[in-house]
Amino acid sequence: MSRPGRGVSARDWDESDVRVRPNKKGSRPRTKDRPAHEDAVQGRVITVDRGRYTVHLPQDAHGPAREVSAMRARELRRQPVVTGDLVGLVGDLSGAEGTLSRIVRIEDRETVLRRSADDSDAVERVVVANVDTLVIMVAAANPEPRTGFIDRALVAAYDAGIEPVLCITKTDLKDPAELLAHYRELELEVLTSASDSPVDTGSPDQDPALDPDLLTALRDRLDGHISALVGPSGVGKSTLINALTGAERATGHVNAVTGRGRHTSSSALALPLPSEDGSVREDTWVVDTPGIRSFGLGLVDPDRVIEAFDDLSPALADCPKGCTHAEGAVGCALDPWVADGHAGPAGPRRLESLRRLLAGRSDAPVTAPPRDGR
Ligand SMILES: Nc1nc2c(ncn2[C@@H]2O[C@H](COP(=O)(O)OP(=O)(O)OP(=O)(O)O)[C@@H](O)[C@H]2O)c(=O)[nH]1
Ligand SMILES: [Zn+2]
Repeated sequence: MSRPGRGVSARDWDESDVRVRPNKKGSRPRTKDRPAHEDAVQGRVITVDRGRYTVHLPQDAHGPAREVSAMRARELRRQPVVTGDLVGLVGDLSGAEGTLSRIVRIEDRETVLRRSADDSDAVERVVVANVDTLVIMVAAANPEPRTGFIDRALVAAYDAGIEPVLCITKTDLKDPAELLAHYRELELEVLTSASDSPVDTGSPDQDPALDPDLLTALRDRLDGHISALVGPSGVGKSTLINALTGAERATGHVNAVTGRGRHTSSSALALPLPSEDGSVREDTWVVDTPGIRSFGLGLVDPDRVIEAFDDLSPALADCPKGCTHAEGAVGCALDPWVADGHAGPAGPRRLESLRRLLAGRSDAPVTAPPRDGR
């Protein structure tokens, strides 16, 4: 009996071969005896759809980089597999139409971006695994940026150990200075994007051309990283992803003929960010997260929430034990910290934002006061 050697392709060998392999030693338990699928080929899960996984395999002896369809091996059926997971595959790895391979291993995750549906929900939903960068997208205008969304995303990134980048789109519509002032005391990396030409409303099926210099700056920042993009509806996420990747993610314009346009899938999708010459780089991916409009923080410890506000968190050392840090909490050191100017001119509003998050209340716009009657 010989183990499949290097010359045998992984697709010729799978779990079922292992089962029928004669066992010379007789009756050792099969589970212990089963090899850990050493010959499994590693790929990256790029999307999930009802128990079927699309896995990207890099170029190898079996062919060029390709996407294969896969399901989980029976022994992994209780282990969730999410977009971004690195998995070991066996079976048919050709990627040919109608073929199905099997995920036999899930590698340890470097990072896990998770969220609860809302602040009172403690059910973990893993959005994506193994991203190192979270691109928090808001528009300078249309829709109005909300600090609540940004702050929630910052907390989620901080909690997950993922580097946040604020990306302000549509700066052709409005100067983002006011929004940026709010975050001046944070060491927050900011990138912008803008439409290069006035959006031609006469051709609703066309994405607006984005400013090439800003696009280059974004591409340079994302180069060599695996980045998840999150943003409220309408900020221009699809437009940007299309411009960066050359993909054709459906954008917000509704097709005049079919009346459809928006894709409705809610699973995250990883897209390779090709280099200038169009070649795919295995180390550079952008992950579209169409289902994520905001982050419920039900899973995040309140103290972790405050730690993400690093313009305010130094004050905590002086809070009384068990301080709720809520508005009016006796002795809360956040109030004098802000009053003394340690958090800069935006301090009072930052503290408001923090307390809103801690109280589990909803987002507020950066500028305009709440509309009357609502
Ligand atoms: N003025 C301006 N408009 C833009 C820009 N980027 C995108 N838009 C427009 O904003 C609208 C929304 O863009 P999308 O790319 O569909 O936004 P999205 O964030 O993907 O929205 P969802 O599909 O709802 O998630 C479209 O009408 C775009 O043409 C920009 O930089 N400037
Ligand atoms: Zn306090």
